[in-house]
Amino acid sequence: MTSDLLRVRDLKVSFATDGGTAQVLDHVNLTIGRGQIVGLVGESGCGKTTLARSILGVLPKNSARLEAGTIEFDGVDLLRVDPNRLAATVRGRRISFIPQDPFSSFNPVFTIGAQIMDLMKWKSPELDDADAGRSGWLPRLHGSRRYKADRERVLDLLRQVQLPDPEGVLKKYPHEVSGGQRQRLMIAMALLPEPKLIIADEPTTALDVTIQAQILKLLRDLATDHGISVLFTTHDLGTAWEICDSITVMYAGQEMEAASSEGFFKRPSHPYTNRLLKSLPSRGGSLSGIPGSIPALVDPPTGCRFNPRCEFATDICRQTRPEVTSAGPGHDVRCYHPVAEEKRHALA
Ligand SMILES: Nc1ncnc2c1ncn2[C@@H]1O[C@H](COP(=O)(O)OP(=O)(O)OP(=O)(O)O)[C@@H](O)[C@H]1O
Repeated sequence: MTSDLLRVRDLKVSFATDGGTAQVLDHVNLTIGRGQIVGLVGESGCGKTTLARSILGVLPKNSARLEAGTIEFDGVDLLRVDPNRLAATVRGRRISFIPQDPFSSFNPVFTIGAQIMDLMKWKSPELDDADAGRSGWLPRLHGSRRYKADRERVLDLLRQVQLPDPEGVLKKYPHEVSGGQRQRLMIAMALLPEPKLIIADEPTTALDVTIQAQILKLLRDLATDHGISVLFTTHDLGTAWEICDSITVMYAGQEMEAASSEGFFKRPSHPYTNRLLKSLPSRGGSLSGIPGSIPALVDPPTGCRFNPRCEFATDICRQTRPEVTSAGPGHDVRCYHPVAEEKRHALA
């Protein structure tokens, strides 16, 4: 068995828009090792959510087009799996999800307990694949033995996410708990099916800074304890630094660099990454310090999409996208002119 849990290769996704076809993912690669926390970092609109949705198999049917690539999860290409089977046995079971906004993810008219136990009818780890795959719309039999085991599991996880009075929380409505508590519930719900991978899409942006730090630590500790891999999307490098084992940076629908967090911050190799790190007032800022602007994805630059803003760009950068090359152990970069040590210091 390979040590990689997820391997996205050469993924190309476009969207039909009023202004033309937006080429949102341009032959993107992403690797997640077993038990690893990987940060998918990039500014708004670079394609993080589209990549996460591609892995989950929930791209909008009417506008998205999956043009090329593979998404290998645990040795199986998810793009070749029957969609019903994917929904029953992978999505929400082997791969679960923590959303940005926990409030809109709960139904306000049902208690938290009713919603969690309903989820367990479909996604309980007690269900085997054959049962989960049977006639999609029929409610699962939720026999009393399984119900009891599921309820115990729910209460145990509510304790693990450090929610006081778990029994009481189950009787409450979503508006009766705080934003931080709702996000703790989301983490518990993501852990419940005992997944191999959790995709957390900017899970703390809706929270106060102090609560953010607690939730990140909790997510990190629980993922480590349970041996679960996490794909953590964020536009904030500071957050990625705190929680991630490795980081993949995207720019305008292309991945630019992938490295361990340490390698990434100590030896950034792509000119974009170097600029990004230099432009941060403290590790948490944005792209504001880089001259030029982000390209429109309906008419993106050919070759490396960062080339119009890159001081090292040459003709080849404008013609052909660079292949992946190694910038050190476990450190990949897609650049014809990677930034060596001397150049790194010389960058203003
Ligand atoms: N359903 C859609 N139809 C058309 N274009 C879309 C659709 N969803 C996303 N896009 C476009 O795809 C590009 C990437 O969007 P995406 O949400 O993946 O980026 P992101 O990096 O996750 O941004 P954010 O951090 O703001 O969530 C954007 O230009 C966006 O406008």
